Amino acid sequence: MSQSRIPVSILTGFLGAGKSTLLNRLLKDPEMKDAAVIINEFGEVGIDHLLVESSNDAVVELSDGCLCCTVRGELVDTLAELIDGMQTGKIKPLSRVVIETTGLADPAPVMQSVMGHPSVAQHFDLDGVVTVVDAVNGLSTIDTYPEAYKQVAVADRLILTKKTLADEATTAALTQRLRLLNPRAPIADGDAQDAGSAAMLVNGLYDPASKIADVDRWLKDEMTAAGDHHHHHHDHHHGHDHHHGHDHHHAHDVNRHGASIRSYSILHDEPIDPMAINMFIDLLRSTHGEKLLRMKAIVALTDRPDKPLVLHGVQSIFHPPVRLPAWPEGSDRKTRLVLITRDLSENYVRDLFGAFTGKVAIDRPDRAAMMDNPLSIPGFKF
Ligand SMILES: Nc1nc2c(ncn2[C@@H]2O[C@H](COP(=O)(O)OP(=O)(O)OP(=O)(O)O)[C@@H](O)[C@H]2O)c(=O)[nH]1
Repeated sequence: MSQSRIPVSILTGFLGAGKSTLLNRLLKDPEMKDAAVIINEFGEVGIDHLLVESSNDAVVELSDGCLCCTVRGELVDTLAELIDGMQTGKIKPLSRVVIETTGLADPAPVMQSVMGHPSVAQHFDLDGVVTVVDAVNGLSTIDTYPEAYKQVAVADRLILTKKTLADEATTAALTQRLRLLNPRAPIADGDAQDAGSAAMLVNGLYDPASKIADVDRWLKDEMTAAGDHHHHHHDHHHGHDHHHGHDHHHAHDVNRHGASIRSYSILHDEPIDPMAINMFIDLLRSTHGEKLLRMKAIVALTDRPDKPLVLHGVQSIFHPPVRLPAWPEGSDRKTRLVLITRDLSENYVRDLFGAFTGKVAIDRPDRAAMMDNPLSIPGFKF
């Protein structure tokens, strides 16, 4: 029976650590041609699905919720649909399922959905958790965000990304911390050729006993929680506080992601002057870099609106922008920015964006005024 169960891999890692980048590499491995991918992102306007380059039809996007809480039922339903699809011949037999969690996901409930849900466990085996850790931000992130700590502790394999951007001492300190949190998981260098191969996903049946003692407890807590699930109140809004205020199994931990973490998006119809977007990003990063947990954007620029620009911000790092040769299929060709910020007012960010992109509001300086006098920018104080 267990022979016929489909292995499931969970790909996790904090915001911007490099999960989608790794997934794109994995999907190029011919071994992955019969794999299904379930991507979860939160924010009302998804971008990830536009950026996953896949020749694979079986990419399912679970959006508008964080996999670790509201979307859990949806994950179980999706897995059930895959089985149904295979049984009725609508989809080809799957060799593997990869679940990419959001960067803020607590991995334990996701793992528990695969291992602990009776009808899921009948068809799927959890074959490992792969956690991507960003060498630049990793150490401070693990110390600040309990989700990041858990993601590392539960891993069967750790993949260290962005080593070329970090100095040696930072990488060494991070590696030491990873070893303490997870003594057994191999640490792979994300730049290595084989870090992006399907072999990375083969880890054997998940064994909590090989982890620090907390892991077993987290999983057991989730099992109890899953049993209580019908009592839960979910209070999870997008464009509002991402505070996980549901009073269910984490009564001791109501603000699972912290009351101050918010996710929202900004949409813009008209192509944007490259200078304006540059200045907006520069200002946001220089004044509030550490509060900018994540920014992903796809931008139509005035010079070539048919070749959108993709921007990735991860805390204070802004990765080199990438110009796409064309808009991804299925997109509406409009500029969209998805932001996850901490202790930073959504209105402030919207106003700043509006000021640079020309939507004038009575109570906001316009772009010309700001270029003359940056001190006039709302909230910009020395
Ligand atoms: N230099 C360098 N950049 C990387 C590496 N891995 C990822 N990046 C960059 O980091 C940015 C974020 O990468 P993603 O793969 O989107 O990160 P993610 O973990 O999927 O992000 P979320 O889904 O928001 O949590 C992108 O600009 C990538 O190009 C790496 O190993 N080295």
